[in-house]
Amino acid sequence: MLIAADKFKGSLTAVEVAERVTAGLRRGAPHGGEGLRIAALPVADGGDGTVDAAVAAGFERREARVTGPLGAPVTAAYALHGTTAVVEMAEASGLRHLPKGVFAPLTATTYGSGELLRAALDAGARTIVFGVGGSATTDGGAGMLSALGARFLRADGTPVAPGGGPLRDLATADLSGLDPRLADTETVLASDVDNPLTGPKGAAAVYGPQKGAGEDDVAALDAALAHYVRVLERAVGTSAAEYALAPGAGAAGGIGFGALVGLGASFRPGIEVMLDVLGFPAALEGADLVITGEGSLDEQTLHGKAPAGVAAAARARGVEVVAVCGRLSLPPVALGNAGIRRAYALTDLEPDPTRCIAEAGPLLERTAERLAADFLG
Ligand SMILES: O=C(O)[C@H](O)CO
Repeated sequence: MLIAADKFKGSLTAVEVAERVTAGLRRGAPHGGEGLRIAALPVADGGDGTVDAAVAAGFERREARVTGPLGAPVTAAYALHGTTAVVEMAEASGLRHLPKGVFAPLTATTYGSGELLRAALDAGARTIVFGVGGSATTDGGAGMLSALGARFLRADGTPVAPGGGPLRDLATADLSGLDPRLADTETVLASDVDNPLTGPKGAAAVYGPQKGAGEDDVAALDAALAHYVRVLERAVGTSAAEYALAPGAGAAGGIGFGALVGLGASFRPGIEVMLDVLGFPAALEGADLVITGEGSLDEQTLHGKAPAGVAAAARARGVEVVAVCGRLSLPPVALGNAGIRRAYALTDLEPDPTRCIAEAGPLLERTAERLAADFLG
């Protein structure tokens, strides 16, 4: 049996989910789970928790002091194994670095993500899995590229201020000073979403509001990002406009676009990349059941989130999949189409959402006991 679940956002990390499920399965299995072989492979889709999942799979955890989204320094981790690094942009530029209730939709910067990438290059990384999502920023990756040597100037020759809003003042872009090691580095953009950079499905319109952007901010950011693309077109050619439309360009406030244009990154859905990096195919060998899950199993899950990716990969190898979650809002037919035979929700045991979050650990153990009774009894 293999537990390959993502975190329950706001209550349990993916490692904790695996621990709780293991404990519950052992309690619920016949003979106290004696002889039961349970393996755990905590998973992530490129967003929050991606470095932790890599570390749980055997990567070394490294840390760097970098510029946070508001400009103050933060400590950010990346994961290294040989010459492969897993760099999670949210470690440097994520919403998690904003004080509660404080947002900076127009000025938050990805500069620290560029510094974190540079730290991985300094450590010898030549393949970088760049996990993006959960960002506080909408700067199109301009901050990240600046930290790696690009120059973004206003008409008077001074650098544009940090953030997506000030990109409206951009007059010239110069990528010629980008760290030359990037040219010899394979960078994979592991994205939690496949949105384009601008427009109604773009970074500002879809994800700006969760970063505190009001209607006017969204319009200003979208216009500034479109202007940024036009200026970059003059610097690197029409490919900039093509990249702006590419899947994943709008991920993490447009850092996807910055990675495609400036880092020569190739886009892959985050969970697919991470399953390869974490060694999912090897972990699956010999497993007769996979338990996946995340905090909320809903419509979004079906669009490339971790449980859908795990289920697709396991089903492709003929292994049955069940899921655990905090909250379930998918009908059985949608679960079935995603390759998930059955889902167990914590809210079945505790309908009150606040208590459900506060007691997620013990509730998950009891949920796993029920699962054991159904599948191992
Ligand atoms: O960071 C964000 O904007 C969202 O997670 C989508 O990538």
